[in-house]
Amino acid sequence: MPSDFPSTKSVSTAGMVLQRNRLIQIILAILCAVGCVILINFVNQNWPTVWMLLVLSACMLVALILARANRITLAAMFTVITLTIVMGLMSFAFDGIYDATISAFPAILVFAAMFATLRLFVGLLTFIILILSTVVWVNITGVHVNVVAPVSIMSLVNVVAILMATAFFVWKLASDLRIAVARLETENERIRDALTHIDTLAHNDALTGLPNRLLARARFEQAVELAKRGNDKIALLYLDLDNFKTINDSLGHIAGDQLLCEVATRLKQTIRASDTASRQGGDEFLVIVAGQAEQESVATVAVKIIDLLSEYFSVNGMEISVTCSLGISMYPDDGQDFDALLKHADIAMYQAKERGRNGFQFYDPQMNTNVVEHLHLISGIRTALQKDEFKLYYQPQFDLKSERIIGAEALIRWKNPELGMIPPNKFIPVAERSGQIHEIGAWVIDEACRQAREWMDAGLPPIVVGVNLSPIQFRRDNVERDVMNALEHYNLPPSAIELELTESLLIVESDQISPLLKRLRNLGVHLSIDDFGTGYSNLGYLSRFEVERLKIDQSFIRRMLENKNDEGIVRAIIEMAHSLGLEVVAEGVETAEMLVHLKGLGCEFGQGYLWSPALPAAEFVEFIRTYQPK
Ligand SMILES: Nc1nc2c(ncn2[C@@H]2O[C@@H]3COP(=O)(O)O[C@H]4[C@@H](O)[C@H](n5cnc6c(=O)[nH]c(N)nc65)O[C@@H]4COP(=O)(O)O[C@H]3[C@H]2O)c(=O)[nH]1
Repeated sequence: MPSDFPSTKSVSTAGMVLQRNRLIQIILAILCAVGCVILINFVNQNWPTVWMLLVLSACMLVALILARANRITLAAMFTVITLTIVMGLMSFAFDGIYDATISAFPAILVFAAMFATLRLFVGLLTFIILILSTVVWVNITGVHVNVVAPVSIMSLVNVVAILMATAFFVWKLASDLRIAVARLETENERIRDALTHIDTLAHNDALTGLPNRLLARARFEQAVELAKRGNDKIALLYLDLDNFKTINDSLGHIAGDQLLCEVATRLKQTIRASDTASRQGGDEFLVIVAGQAEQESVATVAVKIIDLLSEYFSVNGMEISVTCSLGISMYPDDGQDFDALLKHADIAMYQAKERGRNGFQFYDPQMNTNVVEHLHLISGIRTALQKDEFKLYYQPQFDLKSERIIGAEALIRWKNPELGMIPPNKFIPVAERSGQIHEIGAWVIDEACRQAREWMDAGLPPIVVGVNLSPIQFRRDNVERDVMNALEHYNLPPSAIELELTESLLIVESDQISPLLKRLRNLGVHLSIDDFGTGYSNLGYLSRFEVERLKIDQSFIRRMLENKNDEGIVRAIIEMAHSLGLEVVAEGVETAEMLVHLKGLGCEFGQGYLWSPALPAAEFVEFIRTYQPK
């Protein structure tokens, strides 16, 4: 590329430099041509022409100085005007409209078109026409008659000089145009490439190169148009890697990225050309199966994906295995638009995860209801603690022989202003999953201790308050601290409370739990196992923990009189507990027959509607005060 065309960085500056250079070149070419003509005319002693051309040369020198001083417009105007005047004068003075100088006018106009404004160009054209008209008019009227000189070498020199200057100028102009066109084409190509690149970035995931959510949506919408014509179905498969976070955290982000790219490659291999595999972000992918996607064929695709991803990946020279969970929603059955279907596939995916991961799950409208309810409960629980909506009710516990009150089980109650009374069986599992059970659990321990202290201070007969603990609470090290804090805060003897544990806690997490329970027991806190019989029913583990009591689940007690098996279970539990030195509490004692039977089996304690349901603290006090053993 010639140096006249600097880079595109500053187009206006580059254009000005080019114009200036061209102007200087053209003025120099005119000076050369005029110089040659002066020389020849000087030799031939053609003084009028010499003088006129000397004046023109002087003007051109002025124009050159102006151009060099970057006064481009002024220099250009000055050049065309002086050229026109001198050429006009020469044609007037010598051969009239047959003078060779006339042939310079078209070149002057081209020059003006290139450098001057439209006004100047039109003005110049008018001026040239006026000059020619004047020359013709003076000849017709006889004011001044030009005598055309016979053709000579001088005529040829003049014409050739004008022609040479014009040719140089036109050639330069044409090459400028050619270069400009070439530049434009290159620029166009660059812009086209840039647009393609922008389009790719906007529609594809930068890491894996898979279509992104935007393109997936567009592909889905195209598929819907086709599906509508053939009454076909479309499936959205929402895929989430089950253990990606662990891999990312342990092997680093580079390995994580590598794994995601490998997953993308395998997904592309699994699906048909008409289907779309896209990345939604993180470790989540979406596969759109279009064209007669029936449940069976979609399930086959899901199994294929799960199988293919479960094969080992080689990342950073290591063999890594991943599993994935897939949620599937179907158009049009599970939603009409992309967002609804995506949401439903996502819900189904979470369901697949809950069901044990490494599997797939089709969306079911019931899931949506569960999710909405679940979300309502989570946000409700958050505010319930702040707004003091939780209360503890107390269900009295009895010594079956004497029928005296020996304790009370604290049972949580939640009255939500919008949702009404929500049973603990409904919100405790939600709180366990959302982690809010830690705050609730701490509150229950504190409140039960506060109440026990109050009853002690009120002079009520000594009662042990049972507090239910969720196994999730033991996943953090807070339980011991919460119990100690509450006992200390209310100056309560540890023997005033009993912690009710679940069987699952003792089976699954025994390694960490055992020392903790030992410490609590050494402190003097009572420990019991709640809902006994519903879990693993392996009495072996009981000897390892320092529990004192078993609470037989009420489902066995309820059926005990009608069902021999349940009666057998209750009997066996009581006998085994006694042989291990444990006391037994029967839950859900509703009738006098049950009481008689349990006494006969040697059961020590009981609670149930036979005596009283769980009561608010004030009513519980009233109950104690008025209660008379039968
Ligand atoms: N049909 C019948 N039912 C009787 C009878 N006597 C008592 N019940 C009910 O049986 C449940 C006994 O509590 P659970 O087995 O510990 O079972 C509890 C316990 O697992 C959990 N829960 C309650 N409060 C708390 C708490 O503060 N923390 C934790 N983690 N869980 C709690 O919620 C479960 C249900 O509690 P509730 O709805 O209060 O239901 C209570 C009680 O009201 C009876 O004679 N017949």
